[in-house]
Amino acid sequence: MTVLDGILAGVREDLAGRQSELPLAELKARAADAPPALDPLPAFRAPGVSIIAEVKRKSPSKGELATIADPAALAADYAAGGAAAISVLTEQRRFGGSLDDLAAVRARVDVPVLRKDFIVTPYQLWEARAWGADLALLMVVSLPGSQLEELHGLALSLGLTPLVEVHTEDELGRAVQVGAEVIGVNARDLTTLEVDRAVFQKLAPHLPESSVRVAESGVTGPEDVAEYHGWGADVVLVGEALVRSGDPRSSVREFIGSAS
Ligand SMILES: O=P(O)(O)OC[C@@H](O)[C@@H](O)c1c[nH]c2ccccc12
Repeated sequence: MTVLDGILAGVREDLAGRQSELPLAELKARAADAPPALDPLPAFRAPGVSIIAEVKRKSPSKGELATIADPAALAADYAAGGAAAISVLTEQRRFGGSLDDLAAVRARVDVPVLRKDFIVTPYQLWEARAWGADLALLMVVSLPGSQLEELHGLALSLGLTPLVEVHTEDELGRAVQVGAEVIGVNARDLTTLEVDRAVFQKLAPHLPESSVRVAESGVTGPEDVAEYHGWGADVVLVGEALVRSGDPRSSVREFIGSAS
């Protein structure tokens, strides 16, 4: 069993618990009451490099990263530094996140918010919308067969912008096939947890001109952001380096400035 399989097993178990507490019909009613989703595309397509700043407490590869007592305050700092969007990990067991974190961040910032989780069912997309997300992560590696297309279509119909994540050329082909407009290349191989930023460089020439190109993972400092941008990234998603920074607002600003 790969790391990813283990994570997905836990995600499905937790999901079953939530589903038995909140039936889909009630969840849909809650989603209908949520304020309309914000469109991240104008900021993503703006000149220069955009940053998606992530609220991430821990990870399977690194363990505990930071004690984030107030995720909304962290997100507010990110936004003040100029982040184009905030990513909130909502997976509980391995990343220490929750839907409460998502709601708290949503309530505090005006920039679009991404639900970062292992989304494998329609129910999780309805949850994302009900808790106020504007974007949702869809990982090609965990959505075989028609699932990617189904969830991609549902996300769009709910007003969510899907961030379609790939790690290989095959996965990228599938992302393009479903018409993904925002494509993220994760430099971390989720089966081994190894990070190689050159994976973005390798796949970049195959990313459609019309897509928003997102580089994910492995940023340690401004020079890495600049390198990703030089390879064609419109947007760079950063977690660890920001949650560990003593001054997240200045770090975001520095990352944005590194590519100009
Ligand atoms: O902390 P980093 O190396 O800056 O990485 C952030 C982000 O890319 C990473 O958290 C991530 C990318 N894709 C994911 C899918 C699930 C969970 C987490 C992720």
